[in-house]
Amino acid sequence: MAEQREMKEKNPWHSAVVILITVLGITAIVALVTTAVLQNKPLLQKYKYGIVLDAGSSHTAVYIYEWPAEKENDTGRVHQKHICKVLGPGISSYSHSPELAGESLRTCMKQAERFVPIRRHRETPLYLGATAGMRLLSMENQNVCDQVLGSVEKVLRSTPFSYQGARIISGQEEGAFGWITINYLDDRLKQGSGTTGALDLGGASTQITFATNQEGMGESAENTVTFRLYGNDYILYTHSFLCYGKDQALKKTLAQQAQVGNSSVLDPCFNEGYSVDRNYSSVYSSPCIMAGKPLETGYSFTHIGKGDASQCQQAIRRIFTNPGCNFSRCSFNGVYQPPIQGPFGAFSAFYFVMNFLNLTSDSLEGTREKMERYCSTPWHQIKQQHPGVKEKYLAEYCFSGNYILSLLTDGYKFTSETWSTITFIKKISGSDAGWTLGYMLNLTNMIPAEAPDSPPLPHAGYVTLLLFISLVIFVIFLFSVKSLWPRCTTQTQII
Ligand SMILES: O=c1[nH]cnc2c1ncn2[C@@H]1O[C@H](COP(=O)(O)OP(=O)(O)O)[C@@H](O)[C@H]1O
Ligand SMILES: [Ca+2]
Repeated sequence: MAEQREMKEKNPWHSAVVILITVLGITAIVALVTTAVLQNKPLLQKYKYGIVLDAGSSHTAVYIYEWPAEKENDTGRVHQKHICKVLGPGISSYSHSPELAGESLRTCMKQAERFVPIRRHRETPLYLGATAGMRLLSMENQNVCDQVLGSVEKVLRSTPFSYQGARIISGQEEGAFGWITINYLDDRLKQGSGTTGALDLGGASTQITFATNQEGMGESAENTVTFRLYGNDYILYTHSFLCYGKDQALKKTLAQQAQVGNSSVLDPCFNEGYSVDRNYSSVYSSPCIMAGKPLETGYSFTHIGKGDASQCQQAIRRIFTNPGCNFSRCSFNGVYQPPIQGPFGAFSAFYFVMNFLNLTSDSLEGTREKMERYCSTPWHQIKQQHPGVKEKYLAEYCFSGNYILSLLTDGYKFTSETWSTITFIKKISGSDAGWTLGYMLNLTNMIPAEAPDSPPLPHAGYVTLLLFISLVIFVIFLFSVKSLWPRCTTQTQII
C-alpha cells in the first residue's frame, strides 16, 4: 500500500491526468446536454389568431383566439386572448334599421386590429355566427333578416382580416360546439375518457348536449351528432329549445298570466314592491308567443311584483307543454331525451344568474330555499343591496333563478341526486365557455379525427434521461480509469 502511494506521489502525471479527464468529461456532458436542450427547444414562439363573433339575441361579443403556430393540433393550445362586448343590443334588434347592425360592430373590430399583430391580419380567419335572435327574425321576416346579415357582412369584409362568412348557426351546431369547447378546454378529448355535458342558456334559446352510449340514440336522428376526435368516437345527444332562452321564457310566462284588457298583472316572479307600466305589444312582440295573441295589443298594463317563488314555478311549469311523448322518454314539449349522463357544465345565463344569486354550489333543496328567500325580499331592499347592478337584470333574477330551477328539474329531469353533477361555469383556463371556440376549431380543422403522433417522451423527460445516462457513463468511466491506473503505472515502473 505504502509503496503504491509512494509511486503515485512520485508520478506527477497521476493527479494531472485524472483532473484533465474529469474536466474533459464534465465539459463533454455539459456540451451534450446544452446541445440537446437547445436543439429541442421550440423556436421563438410564433402565434396565430382567429376571430369569432357571437351574435346572440341580447348582444354581440367578439372573441379573439390565439395559439402557438406549431401546435395547432394539440388540445388545450388555443386560448382566448381577448373579448370585446359590442355596445347596444343583438343584431336581430336592428330590424328597423338593418344598416346600423353592421355599424355597431366597428368599435370592437378596430380593437381586434390592435390585439392581432399587423403581420397576421390578412391570414386571421374571421367568422360571425348568429344564434336564436336571428333564427326568430328569419321566421318573422326573411327579407329583413337577410338585410341585417348583409349589413354585418359589409362591415366585416372591410376589416383587414380573412372574412369567412356570417351565418345563422343551427341549434344543433350551437349545442355541439358548446360541448366541444368545454371538453377541449378541459383537455378531455385527447384522453378519450369521460366527457362533460354542456348546458347553455341564452336569451332566446337553450341547449342541452351530452355524450351518450345509449343504443336508443337511433330514436331521434335530429338529436344525434357524431364526432371522431383524436381517434375517439363520440355520439352526442343535443337539443336546442327555441323560445326557451330566459328572455323569451319570461315573455311566455308573462303573456300566459296577462289578460289583454286587464290594467294590471300580479306577477309572483317579481319582487314585492316592483311596479312598472308596460305595453301589451312588448309582451306579444315575438314569434314565440302565438297562442292567445290578441288582434289589438295597444293597451298598457302595470306589471306588479308579488314575490312568491313556488307560485312563480307553477306559472313557469305551464310554459312547458306535454303534448305526449312519441319516444321511449322525453324532456318536455314532446322532445326526445335519453337518460342524462353527467357531469355537466352550465354556462352563459345559467352562470350569470346562479352566480349572482350565490347558488353555484348548493344542493337542489338549498337552491329552492334560497330562491324563496330572494323572491320574498322587497324590491326596494334588493335595489339597496345591489346598487351597482343593472336594474333590468336585478328585477328579473327572481324569475331567472326559478326558471333555471324549473328548466333543469321539470324540463331536463335533474333530481336531488343528479343536481350535484352540474357545475356552473363562466370560464375554463381563461377562455369563456360557449359555442364560439368549438365553431372555430371545427372550421379551421384544428381537431384532427385521428390522434397525431407525438414523441414517446416529453422534452423535459428526454433531457433528464440524457443527463442521467451521461452521468452513469461518466461515473463508470472514472471507476474504470481508477482501477486501471495502478496497473499501468506498475508496468511503467517494471519497464
Ligand atoms: O350579467 C348578467 N346577468 C344576467 N343575465 C345576463 C348577464 N349578462 C348576460 N345575460 C343574459 O344572458 C343571455 C345571453 O343570451 P344571448 O344573447 O347569448 O342569446 P341567445 O344565445 O339565445 O342568442 C341573455 O338573456 C342576457 O340577458
Ligand atoms: Ca348565446
